[in-house]
Amino acid sequence: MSARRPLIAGNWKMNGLRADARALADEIGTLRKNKSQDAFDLLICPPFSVIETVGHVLDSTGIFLGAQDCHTAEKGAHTGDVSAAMLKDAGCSHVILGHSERRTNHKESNELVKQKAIAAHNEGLIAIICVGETETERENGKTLEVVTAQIKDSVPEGARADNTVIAYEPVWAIGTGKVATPDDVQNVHGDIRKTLAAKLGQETADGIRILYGGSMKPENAKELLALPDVDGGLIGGAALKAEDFWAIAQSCPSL
Ligand SMILES: O=C[C@H](O)COP(=O)(O)O
Repeated sequence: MSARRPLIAGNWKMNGLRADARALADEIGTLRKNKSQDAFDLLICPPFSVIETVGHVLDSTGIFLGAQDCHTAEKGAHTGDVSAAMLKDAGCSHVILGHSERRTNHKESNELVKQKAIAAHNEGLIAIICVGETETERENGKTLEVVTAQIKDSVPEGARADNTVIAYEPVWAIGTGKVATPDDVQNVHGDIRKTLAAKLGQETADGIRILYGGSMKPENAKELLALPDVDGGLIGGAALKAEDFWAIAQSCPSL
């Protein structure tokens, strides 16, 4: 079990019109309000279009609000993009960066992810930097090599426990129902922490939370969240059902 306070983060991806988003956030907020002594942090990352709507609902629930991406620049001629300053202004405390759906579909490089993380840090946002291997890389025994390179090249030198979270998401496990085995997850998370320690110093690496993401559900969460280097989850599909998201959060070991 980890000594770090677990973070259970819901990535709603491109889901949620205003009415649905409001209803889902309200359900989660109500569950949270009934439990004031939780041993975990909760975060919801809705699509840009409903960030303010969800933010209003979450107000005074203690649930953090985040976004799913940001631009490297503070402002300017970047049609369709949103800056870290705008997210901060909209009430966000966190931003997911380098999700595999962006690395793959938008050809985001490690260097771009790092620049986005620096932009997020400059605005006082917590960057959730995603890493993870593809199925082919895994089959070729390249998991640790790929993830190590992503950590070395995507995480800024100024990363600390209070401005950075890492999410390990094996690409083949995202939305597929396939989950990495607890041994594999602990092995990769342990390796990520060693890489962070070499890059940032042992003390800093010890405090940085490393989340697991990829088909995390109420049925498998307890075992995964009990692992020594797993400090929470980045949840996709199961974050769209309040009871499932809450059940995952309830699976966190108490500190
Ligand atoms: O950001 C979340 C991950 O991509 C996990 O998604 P999933 O829980 O639907 O597999």
